[in-house]
Amino acid sequence: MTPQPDPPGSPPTGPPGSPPDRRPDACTVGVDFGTLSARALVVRVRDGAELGSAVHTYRNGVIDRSLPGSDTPLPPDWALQDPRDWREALRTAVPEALAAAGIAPSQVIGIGTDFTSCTVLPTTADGVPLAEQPAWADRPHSWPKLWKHHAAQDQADRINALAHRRGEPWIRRYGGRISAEWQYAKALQVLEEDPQLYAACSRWIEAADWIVWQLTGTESRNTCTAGYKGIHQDGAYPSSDFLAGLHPDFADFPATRLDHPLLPLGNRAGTVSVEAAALTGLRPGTPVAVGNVDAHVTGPAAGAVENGHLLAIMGTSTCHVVNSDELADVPGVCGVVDGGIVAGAYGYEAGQSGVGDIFAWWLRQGVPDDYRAAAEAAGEDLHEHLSRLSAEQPVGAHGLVALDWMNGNRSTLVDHRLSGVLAGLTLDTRPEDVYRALLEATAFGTRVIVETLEEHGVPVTEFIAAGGLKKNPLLMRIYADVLRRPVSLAISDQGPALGSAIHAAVAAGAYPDVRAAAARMGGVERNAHLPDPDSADVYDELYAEYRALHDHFGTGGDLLLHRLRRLRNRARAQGTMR
Ligand SMILES: Nc1ncnc2c1ncn2[C@@H]1O[C@H](COP(=O)(O)OP(=O)(O)O)[C@@H](O)[C@H]1O
Ligand SMILES: O=C(CO)[C@@H](O)[C@@H](O)COP(=O)(O)O
Repeated sequence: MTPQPDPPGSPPTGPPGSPPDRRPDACTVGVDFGTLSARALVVRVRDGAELGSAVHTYRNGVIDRSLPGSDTPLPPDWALQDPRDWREALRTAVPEALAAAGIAPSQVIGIGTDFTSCTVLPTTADGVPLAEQPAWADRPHSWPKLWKHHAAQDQADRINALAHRRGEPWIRRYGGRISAEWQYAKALQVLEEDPQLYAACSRWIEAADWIVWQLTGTESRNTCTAGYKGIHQDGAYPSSDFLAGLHPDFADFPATRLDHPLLPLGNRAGTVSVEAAALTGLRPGTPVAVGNVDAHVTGPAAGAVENGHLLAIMGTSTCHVVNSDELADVPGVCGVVDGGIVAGAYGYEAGQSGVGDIFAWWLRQGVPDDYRAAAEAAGEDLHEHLSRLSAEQPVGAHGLVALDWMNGNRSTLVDHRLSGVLAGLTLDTRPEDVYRALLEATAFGTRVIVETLEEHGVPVTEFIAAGGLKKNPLLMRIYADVLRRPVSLAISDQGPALGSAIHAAVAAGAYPDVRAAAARMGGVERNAHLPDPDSADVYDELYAEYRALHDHFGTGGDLLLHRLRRLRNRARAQGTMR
């Protein structure tokens, strides 16, 4: 389809406060900024029909070896991104999605965005990324730190130790541990490793809010990232006394670099600026929703806004989000935030830092050429091929059990020095056996999270899967069996982008709130995969073995994985190549 020009006399897009646009063909645009790409989706507001989409793959992707244009290696566990990639996504994917949908910009009554999180960057007071300033661009700490930047574990450990020593009440809202992935650990790392750059940073901002700044021309901040990743609880950030205990120059970190009025999800952050209109093809004045996180934004798209409906957004990593009317202390959850997913409920988030990434690693490293050729001959991608080969074996037949910690453990151990373990290998073990054991390991990791939530007062009444992995029926069957409960599936294949479009509809005034918009625009296929009791019985046995390994390596039985990580980092730092 070709983009449609605005017809003469198209209704103007209203300023804040103007009456909602209720034309039957009104659409919103949702843009989901993922780990490797961003996707724009055009959605009809009255019924959630997905009319067109476009994907922009980031040129620099995940920057974890060296800065673009440089040969100097980055230290271990770093992961950065390039803000130019994100802007480029607005420039290309939004107009391409409008063109694919065949609609005119005047039909677009709002735009919403979501981002990976905690993906965070230092900027000037005007929101210019320090990575884009010639004076700073060659300093690694000037670049946005991607959610999976795991090099701030030392800082996270010290934040946690001090919080417990001082009895800080907020630490309980983060399952007792702030993750190395979150805002404070990453900012403290910048301060300690590049104090000059830290001094030059006027704003420390989630990419979720920065992208909205690009659209509206003014800074805004959302309650979701501030709560989950920015330690904003009960109206306050951690005290300057506490922060001074970490580093004297950190005492004013929130006051100087974070503080800004916070807007709840579904609110309007502003409207598309003249510059952003030129970039995206949208009309100036189009309402823009406040920033949101890719996981939390998906709840309304997947019929997961009621208390107890746990939504697993399963892709590169998995986030688990669930609402409850109770405020409970749950060890090892990422956080609980009042209204963090939808207004009027406590939103809990937990997660696994590696899921699809682990399967992708095995496909890259563990699959020989004859398998690749067989997959090609069968017209399957390697995921489909190994899934089919391993689907028919009886549960447990591979004799393996694995720990899913190849990108650390986000919940419930909150430890990014942990790494993967694969037990039970023999000379008979085949690539599809390992693949299946890795699928199962991620299901066991999810079971730990679900059991921990339930044991600590957060009921889980339904398990709903969204994200790229829901299309793997073997994986979904394994989750149903391991969890011994039905797995429901989000109907949309574009959960986060649809969720952003739903928030845009609310921000534009087309619906009174996110729940009302979700009821019309989102959808779920209930009980799509049912557990098989016999398989579930064997999985109970395997899960017991997983728990034994988990506790041995994860809760202090044996610090082998930490020691190996230390040895690795020392060797890499010394450049020992004998
Ligand atoms: N059929 C499949 N089975 C299992 N994993 C898959 C399959 N297809 C893709 N993946 C994995 O899904 C991940 C991408 O998920 P997706 O939801 O598309 O991305 P993101 O999490 O970045 O939004 C990759 O890590 C890839 O290895
Ligand atoms: O942690 C969060 C959200 O809190 C995610 O953004 C992060 O795990 C990345 O998600 P993806 O795996 O890229 O979908």
